Amino acid sequence: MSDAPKKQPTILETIYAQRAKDVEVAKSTAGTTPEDISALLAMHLAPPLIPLVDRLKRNPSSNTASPSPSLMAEIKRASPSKGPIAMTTNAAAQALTYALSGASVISVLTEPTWFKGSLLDMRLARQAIDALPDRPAILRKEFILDEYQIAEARLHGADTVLLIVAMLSPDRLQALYAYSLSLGMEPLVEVNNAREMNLALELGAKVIGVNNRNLHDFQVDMGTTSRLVEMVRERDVILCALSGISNPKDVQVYKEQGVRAVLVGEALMRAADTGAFIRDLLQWPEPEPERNEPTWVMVSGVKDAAEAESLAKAGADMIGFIFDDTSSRNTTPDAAAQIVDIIRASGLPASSAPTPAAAPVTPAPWFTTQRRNLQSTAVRSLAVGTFRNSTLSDILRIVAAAKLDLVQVDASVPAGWIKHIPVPVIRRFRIDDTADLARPGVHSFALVEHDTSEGDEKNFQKAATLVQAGEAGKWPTPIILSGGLTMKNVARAIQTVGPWAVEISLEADPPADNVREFMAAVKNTQ
Ligand SMILES: O=P(O)(O)OC[C@@H](O)[C@@H](O)c1c[nH]c2ccccc12
Repeated sequence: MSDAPKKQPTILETIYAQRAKDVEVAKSTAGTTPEDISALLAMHLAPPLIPLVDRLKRNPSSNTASPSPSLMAEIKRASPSKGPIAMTTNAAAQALTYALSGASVISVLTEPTWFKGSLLDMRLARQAIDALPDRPAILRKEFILDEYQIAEARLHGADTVLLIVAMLSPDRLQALYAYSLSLGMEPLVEVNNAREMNLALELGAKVIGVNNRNLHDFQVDMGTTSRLVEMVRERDVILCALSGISNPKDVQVYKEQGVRAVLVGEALMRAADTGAFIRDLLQWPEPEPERNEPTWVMVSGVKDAAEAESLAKAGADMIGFIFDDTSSRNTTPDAAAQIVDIIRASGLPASSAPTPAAAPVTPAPWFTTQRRNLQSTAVRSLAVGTFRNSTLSDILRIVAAAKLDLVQVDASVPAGWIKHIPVPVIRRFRIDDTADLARPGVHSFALVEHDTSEGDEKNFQKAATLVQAGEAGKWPTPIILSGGLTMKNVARAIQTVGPWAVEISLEADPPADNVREFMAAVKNTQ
């Protein structure tokens, strides 16, 4: 009598069994029960979503004649088939790198045992990219078998989740798909063969990924995706190729077959220069070199129409009104409104204003994008309202009444106010108190105010350090330099600090020198 040989579980079955246990533990832990997660979602503690399908349709080559696939870039420290891949990777830093390299989706492995990932990784990845102007979607890459994991994903900042057809009964697949949609998340449905593809199509999945790696035996066959392409032709489905993608040829083949996105993990985790690797892999265009914009001049403390008109004609980029009744240059909303009409009419004619740059194809971090956007507007002069000791409702009223383009407030103004102000906000920092100067997503611009008693050189060096600290390591931090600038020192200031704009105030005591000469000195420095 011989026993039938006991079948060894496949790796997928092993992981499933472990994950089922892990979920039970989490569900029965006080504070993270299903009731807790539901309550947290009902309190709107999950951050806002972006739609996966839309985001997958945009990538740095979308505007070109022959768009390449979009990228789902994966954070994967280790895997059961490869063991450790990049154990020291910091999920937040890696997410930001992927985002700034043009990824449409950031896939974060949250499985701890074999992939060395966590929900915290996913949450941090989301936080790191949250203030980017067109952030990628966050994918929870997980062995999802329970609604609980989908609710958890949503709570911790995912925009989409993975559903693996090979791992779920048709009923469970259907239920999990519907649950994810009910939370606003279109899932990525993963298939490995024609039978699974049929199930995904019956489900109505809009985003289907073909895994070239068989999760039962780890065999990678790059033809897996290609063989299933015909099944989705003419359908409203974004087809994605997953696994084993490491060189431009792999992507080129898929592109020709109509594959719209590729998911890449290991090759990106091992790349020395992630951005360059991604551009080469996807054959995306080189980022446009940063245009060398002339340094802008803001003249603050204007209160007289004739003065404003002559400054606008002389090419002042921003004209500032002071709303502060303790200032010698205080103005009223009505007076400002009249002057704004005049400077609009006498500013640069549209034809001589710089042509707005086309929407940048390669994403830049927050402050750099704000600066680019402002510098590409054709309107001159822009009207800035400087507020000191005003309430939020005063600011809102005056922005509307005076038709201001920008608002300048002190750094101490609550961050919560700023999101209610309907125009870009310049936050004014003293040079020795610049905490939060470079925090993305709150203010649009940082103005750094000199301490004039300290002497120029010391101030310029401090300001230069702030600029050089940079955004995301690569972009100089855009600042507006202010305080104690004159026609004599402004050239030196620009050369040492590299601000994108300088402010001269008519409030200064002793009065600042001739503003036109100041503007000429700035122009001559370019
Ligand atoms: O590292 P690669 O070969 O680029 O593969 C990434 C991705 O496809 C893979 O991580 C993956 C695809 N489906 C999964 C399901 C669970 C865990 C992981 C995966």
